Parts: sequence; structure tokens; C-alpha cells
Amino acid sequence: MTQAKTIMIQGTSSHVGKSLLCTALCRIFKQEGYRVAPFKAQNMALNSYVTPDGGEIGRAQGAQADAAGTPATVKMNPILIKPKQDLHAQIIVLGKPLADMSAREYRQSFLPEAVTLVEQCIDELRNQYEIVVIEGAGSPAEVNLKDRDIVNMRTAMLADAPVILAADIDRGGVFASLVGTLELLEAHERQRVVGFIINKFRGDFELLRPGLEFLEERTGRPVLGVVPYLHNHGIEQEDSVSLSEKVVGQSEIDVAVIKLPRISNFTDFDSLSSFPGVSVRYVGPGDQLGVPDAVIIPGTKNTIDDLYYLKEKGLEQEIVALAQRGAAIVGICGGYQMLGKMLYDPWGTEAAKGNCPGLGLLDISTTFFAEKQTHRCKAIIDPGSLSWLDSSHAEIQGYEIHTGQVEVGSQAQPLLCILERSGAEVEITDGAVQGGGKVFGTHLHGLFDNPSLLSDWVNFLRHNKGLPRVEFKKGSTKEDKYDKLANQVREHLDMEKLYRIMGLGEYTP
Ligand SMILES: NC(=O)CC[C@H](N)C(=O)O
Repeated sequence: MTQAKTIMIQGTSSHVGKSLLCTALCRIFKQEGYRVAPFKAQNMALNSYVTPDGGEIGRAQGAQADAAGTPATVKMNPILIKPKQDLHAQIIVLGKPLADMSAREYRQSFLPEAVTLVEQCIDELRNQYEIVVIEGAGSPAEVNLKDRDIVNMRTAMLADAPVILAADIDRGGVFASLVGTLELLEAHERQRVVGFIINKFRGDFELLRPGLEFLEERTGRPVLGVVPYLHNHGIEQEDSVSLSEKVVGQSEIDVAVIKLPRISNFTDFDSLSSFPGVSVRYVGPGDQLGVPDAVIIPGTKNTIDDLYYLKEKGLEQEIVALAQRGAAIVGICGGYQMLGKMLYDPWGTEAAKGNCPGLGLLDISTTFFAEKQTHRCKAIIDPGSLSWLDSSHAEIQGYEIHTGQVEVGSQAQPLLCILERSGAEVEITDGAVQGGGKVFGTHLHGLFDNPSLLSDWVNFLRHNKGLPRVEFKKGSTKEDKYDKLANQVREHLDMEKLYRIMGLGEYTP
């Protein structure tokens, strides 16, 4: 059986744009007619993606599979590390939680097996697809971590992948970081590096040219592309760094999202922040909550510890006071659980801290179980639960990632009924509402990615302020965005050289 060709993007550091470059490559090769799969051996992130069969992987590989036009599978990101408490993380293996481990336990008891797992996944993908686009993590030159590397050069060797080193010119130091990274690699690793990509360029190309010549002369390797800084591409990246880059301007509707220490799936609010007239402010430690029109408590890897955070920072009282003044309050997943009266953690699934009273804005109580629910869902909002929702907008989609189970008390009303979970028909109520829809919560992530529901909610907030209705004009689709990204990146890549390096034959534009 012929195995897929492979190409790997590694970086000189984190956040040089590896994920986005891999997404672009997945789409470029798809456009060229290849069957493409993305791969990253191990991710550390709290934003995760639920595969169609209910497995949990990093969001970047999910987006890359979408860009490649293939269903995401757990093999594309077999290990996902979700930091939970300071020194502990939940280790997700092949889409399901394996155990909570300290860094030391991970290294000693799991890493040796991990190599075999990574190898099997790469082999399977290579047997099934024609091209596998592989992403590294951080930098391959962390000499202190070399013995535990499974995600950079170890993966490149297992996949027999040529490696392109990418660097971020916007940060500066690009020549030193590329030459320095090469220098610190072992000879056999260095041989794998076939060229460079200078990413996030926004200067005068003529001024850069001597630098490129220097690089090629000094290292004997080509610069395969100088890719411009791409703004507003609208494509998800999972790094938490990207949250601090989100900028907000002045606008008519002020939505405050509490930036919990273990915030998860903050991509939930991307569509909301693109809605005309809405600004989404992430309120972190030291930021003022102020008097927003709505407060959203987002998902969290650790509801109980993050609830203590709200209490310690005085945010609990502030949010309750805002609710009393009539602000809209929304809780998504962990944030939904926090809005309730009590949270019980009899088995210490979340934290060592046991039970904890919630904000009491919804008459619900949550108990955390060992079993985690990860599903893509179709659901229907209960008629009459949200006074502001047009009844023709009640069918929604979302996804679940939680261990908590909620009981709804008599003062609250259930929000919705899940009708399909991971492809199977079900009938499960979820979420709760009080005050006709002023305060509500649900376990479903991706709620605001339902454009009609989003528009109705924003217009409800506008109505409360005496502002006129606005319609949410559907922007470009995800498919258009991937095509645009691919076209922009392709234009700045030496495709002929890339094809030759990957053994794909002649490139015909
Ligand atoms: N995604 C989330 O917000 C999860 C909430 C909570 N940690 C649970 O597992 O139930």
C-alpha cells in the first residue's frame, strides 16, 4: 500500500502561526484534489473540538480537518492535555479521558506508551489519506525537554516528514531564531529541515530581501514563503494567547465575558463578537466588570475552583447585583453550573474542594460524575422558555463537554431538549431559564453559533436599551474563509519547491 506523503510545520517558538499555516496547507492540498488529513501528536489546550463520533481533540486539528474537507477523527490529535489544577491535567487519549496526572506521572507512566500510540495513528492516517499535514508544538530546540519530545522531531521521524521551520517576523529576531533553532538540532534532525516560512510579514519586501539571501546562504536552505500578516481570517486557533489579542471597540451593546482562570471553549463567543454593535469584553483579574448589558460566565475545566475564584475576587456579588438591576446573565456549561444553588463534587472529579454554593441565580444544582459527556447535538428550545426567541428559531445545534449533571428545581424552567447526540436519537432536557429569558444557561457550547438565536438575543438586549433592531447579515461561510486563507497563503508559497520536497511531482498552477 502506498503511504501518504507528509509535510510538517514546526516553529521557532509558540504562536508563530503554525496552526493557521497547517490549516492553509490542508485546504491548498484539498483544492489540488488530494485526500488530506491533519495531525498533531499532542496538544495542550482547554478549547477542544468534538468529533462527529463524540471524541475530544484540539480545536486546531478540528478546524484543519474541516479545511481539508474530511471528518475529524481522534487519530488526528491522539493526545490532548487539559490543565485542570496547578500541577495536574486531564489527559485525553484518543478522544476520551484517560486519567488526571501530574507532569511527573505523565512523563513516567504515560510517555513511553505515547510513542507507540503516535506511531499507530500516523500509520493509520498515512494508509487512509494521500497527504498528512503535521503540526509541531512550541519549538523543537528546547534542549531541556528533548528526551520527552513526542510532538516535534520524534513525530517527524515517525511520519518520515520533511520539516518546514516557521518564524514570526512581527515579533522580530527572525533570523537569529531560525539559525539558532537549526544550530541546536542534532545533525539527523537538522537534515529533516527543508526550508523556512517567514510568517506574519507586514513590511517592505525589498527591505527583507537581503535577509532572505543571508538565510539561504548561511543555512543552505530555501525560504519557501514569506506569508503576510493575515487579519480577520475568522479561523479558530486554540492558543489561549489569542484570547488576550481580542480587541474590543466602543459599541452599543456591552457584553462582559468572565475570563475564568480555566476558561474553556471561548470560541463560543466568536460569532457574538462579530455581531454588529456588540462588543465582547473579557474581564480578567484586575479588570473592572462595570455595568455591562449582559454578563456571560463561560465554560471552565474546573467549575468549582473557578467558582471560588469568582467569590474571592468579589465577582460573585457583582454579578448577582447586576442581575438584580436587570442585566442579562448567561452561563455556558461550567458557567451554567455556577449560576445554580449548589454544586456537589462527591468524587472530587473537579477539585479537592468538595461541595460549594453557587450564585443562586438559577434554581438548579449540579453533581459532578466521573463519566464525561462529549457529543455533538441537535436540540430544540422549549416553547415559551425564552420570551425573546422567535418560535421559528428554536432548532439549534451545539456540543457538550462536561461531567456535571444538573437537576432543575421548581422555580426554573428547562431550556431545551436534546434530540440527537453523536448521531443517536435521544430525548434529554438541558439548561434552565428564569425571568422569561433574562437569566439562562445550558451545557451546550456553540449556542451563539446559531445565527437566528444569536440575533434574537442581541435584539432583546437592544430592545431593553431602547435601541432599534439590527439584522445579523450572514458573513462569509467557513468554506469561503478556508478558501480565502488557502489562496492568500498559496500566493506567497513556492509551490513548485514544496511539491518537489514532498515528492508530489510537478506542480502545475
Ligand atoms: N466545558 C465545561 O465548561 C465543563 C464544565 C465542568 N468542568 C464539567 O465537566 O461539567
